[in-house]
Amino acid sequence: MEIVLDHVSKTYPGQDTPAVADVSMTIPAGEIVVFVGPSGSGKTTTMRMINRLIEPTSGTITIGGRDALSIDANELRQSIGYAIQQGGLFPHMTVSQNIAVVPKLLKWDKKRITDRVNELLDLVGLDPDQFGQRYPRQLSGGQQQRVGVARALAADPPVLLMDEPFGAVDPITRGLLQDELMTLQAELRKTIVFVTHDFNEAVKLGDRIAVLGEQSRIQQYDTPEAILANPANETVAGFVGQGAALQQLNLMRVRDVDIEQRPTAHESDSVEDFASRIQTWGVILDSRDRPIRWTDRTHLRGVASIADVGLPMGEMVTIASTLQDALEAILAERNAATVVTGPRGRYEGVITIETLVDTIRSLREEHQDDPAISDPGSDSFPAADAESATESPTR
Ligand SMILES: Nc1ncnc2c1ncn2[C@@H]1O[C@H](COP(=O)(O)OP(=O)(O)OP(=O)(O)O)[C@@H](O)[C@H]1O
Repeated sequence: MEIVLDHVSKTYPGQDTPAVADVSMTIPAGEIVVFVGPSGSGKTTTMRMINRLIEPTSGTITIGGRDALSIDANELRQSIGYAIQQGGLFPHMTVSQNIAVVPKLLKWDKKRITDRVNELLDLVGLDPDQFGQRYPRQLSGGQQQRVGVARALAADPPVLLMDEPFGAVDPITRGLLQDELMTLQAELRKTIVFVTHDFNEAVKLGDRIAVLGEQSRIQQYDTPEAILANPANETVAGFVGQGAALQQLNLMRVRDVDIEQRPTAHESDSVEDFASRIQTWGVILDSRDRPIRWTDRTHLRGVASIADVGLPMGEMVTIASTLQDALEAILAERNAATVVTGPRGRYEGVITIETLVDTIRSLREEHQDDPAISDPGSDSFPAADAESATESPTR
């Protein structure tokens, strides 16, 4: 279900200035759109207008083509899952009762509710027998968040609103919960609006990111790749922070870039022939073409067999590794390159530091002319000041 905000504003009673001013954007069906922005920028207000926990002062919101303001507010909220920080669980209800809230409102029969609760606990990685009868205070922060997500999913709503759902847990648990959400989403394909302060979280989870400024003004609305490569203005650049070039490397995989070749040989091959093919260094493979050692020409001088030479391989990557992994492996090696393996650990080639630098450069050029800010009719319109915000790949 696509969500469209069209010139939506909110002025709270007694306030002179709007908390949200004239926001227009389209949230595509089946995608995760992340709102990031500073505290007080109106992220929560914008999100809550979608399920009408807050009524807009002006503008329209359509959900799956229906005008949200024309739908009964209770009906609307039951069809939109809502997860908040610390799970937002009712303390006097058990885990199972918490998850069952919306199905009960929808008057599902008992058996259906029990089955659904158990299914959801399973889905979010909690054993129903162990956790179902506990109260929220008997759970860790991460477990509470999981229950919060399960509750939001209870009636299988097509739309999910998540307001800093992982804000209150430690970084490791947060990473796990993010991974779980991505796995869930790969299966469920909900339309998800996700609010966070954390740009890294936005990059990890978002199909698109909306960077919001004061009064929810959209600074840039685009894919993480495009925002990292080409922040639309200083505000976005500030949010993206110093690590943009490196973060881009997290979004791409070794298989997406050119893999170079180096000479290879098996231990039983001719030393002279191998030496003559090597310019800088070469790779020694086992009988199943898996890299075992590397060598340069000087190592090969005066030895009788390739079996007698070479240094251990060190860190390698696979074609599915991220370019960030590749960079880390390269930095740990002395050849400014790392060996890439494919299926069954077989040698595929090498990836070099030059390839990584070139990749960042071309990503940036590719996105240089990207339009950056969204309006409801099209995906975007031109960004100001894009040039000044890009950063050096060689930092
Ligand atoms: N009920 C309210 N009455 C009056 N003003 C409000 C109300 N709720 C929020 N505001 C104001 O509206 C603005 C936007 O708040 P909102 O909570 O939407 O921002 P946010 O970006 O989600 O912030 P945070 O990241 O800190 O949660 C803030 O200036 C806030 O003080």
